[in-house]
Amino acid sequence: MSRWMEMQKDELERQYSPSHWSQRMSGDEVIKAHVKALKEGTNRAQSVAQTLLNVPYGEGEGEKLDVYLPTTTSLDVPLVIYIHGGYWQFLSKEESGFMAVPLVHKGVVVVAVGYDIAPKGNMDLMVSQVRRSVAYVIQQYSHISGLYLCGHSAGAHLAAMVLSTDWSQYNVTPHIKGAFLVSGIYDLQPILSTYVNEPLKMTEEVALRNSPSQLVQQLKRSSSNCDIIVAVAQNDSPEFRKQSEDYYKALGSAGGLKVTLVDVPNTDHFNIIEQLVDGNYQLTQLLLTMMEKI
Ligand SMILES: N[C@@H](CC(=O)c1ccccc1NC=O)C(=O)O
Repeated sequence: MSRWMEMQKDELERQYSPSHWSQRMSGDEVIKAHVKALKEGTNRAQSVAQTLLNVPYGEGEGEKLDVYLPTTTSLDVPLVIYIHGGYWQFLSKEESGFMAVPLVHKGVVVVAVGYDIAPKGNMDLMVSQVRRSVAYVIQQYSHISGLYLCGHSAGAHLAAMVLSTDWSQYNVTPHIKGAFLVSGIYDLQPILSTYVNEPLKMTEEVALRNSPSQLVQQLKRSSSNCDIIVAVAQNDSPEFRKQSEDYYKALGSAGGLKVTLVDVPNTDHFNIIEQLVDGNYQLTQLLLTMMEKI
């Protein structure tokens, strides 16, 4: 039996409170600093890069994305779609362009996707929205040299769900070259009985059909040539670290997939992604290497 099943509710909630585990600041402070860092980074990216803001990818009010264009011209233009985190109930694309600066300078297009967080959106809708956003991007930007995904926390979950899509229901079959899954949750069952599920209101059935850990065979069919990096923070909680380790192992056991587990030293759940504003940060370098831009 996995550890979460044996945990009392308060321990489970502690494990699934990322801010509790930061060694830099108190819980409240680390979240405040996180939102501030993401917002300032996004403002900076919008002043540096040419942008296309609020591009609709669907009919819904929340179905919009922001595009950050390269500052250099080259023939080889990869595109990375960033899916923000925030436990499917916080944050938005308005603070999700922060990673664009070092990438647009290297000739990469960055797309920050918006989706309807809870309580407006539910899990099925959010998964459908990010899938449709990827289908839209590949139709609009058919000339790019490669499509990559990056997601943080709940956004890593959504990115893993995109990799696990049966594209036969869509007009296109995107070939995602690489995915960067940062401090994600891949099995939704443990959060069902926690505060995280209060606005989400997932039933067990909803949690199971939206758990990437249950969809590894589908991922193998849909994303067989995708280079997958599962990154986790040294100071993520033991349960968060286990989520990444277990998903990494499940993908590895499926065979035929290129998967790497990266344990990022001296980081917590929040600065593991905030530091993507820095071109010299380990994960920025890994992302650029994946896109063959180093
Ligand atoms: N209750 C959660 C809150 C949280 O995860 C969060 C809150 C605001 C913005 C982002 C968050 N998480 C991850 O991106 C925590 O304890 O960290």
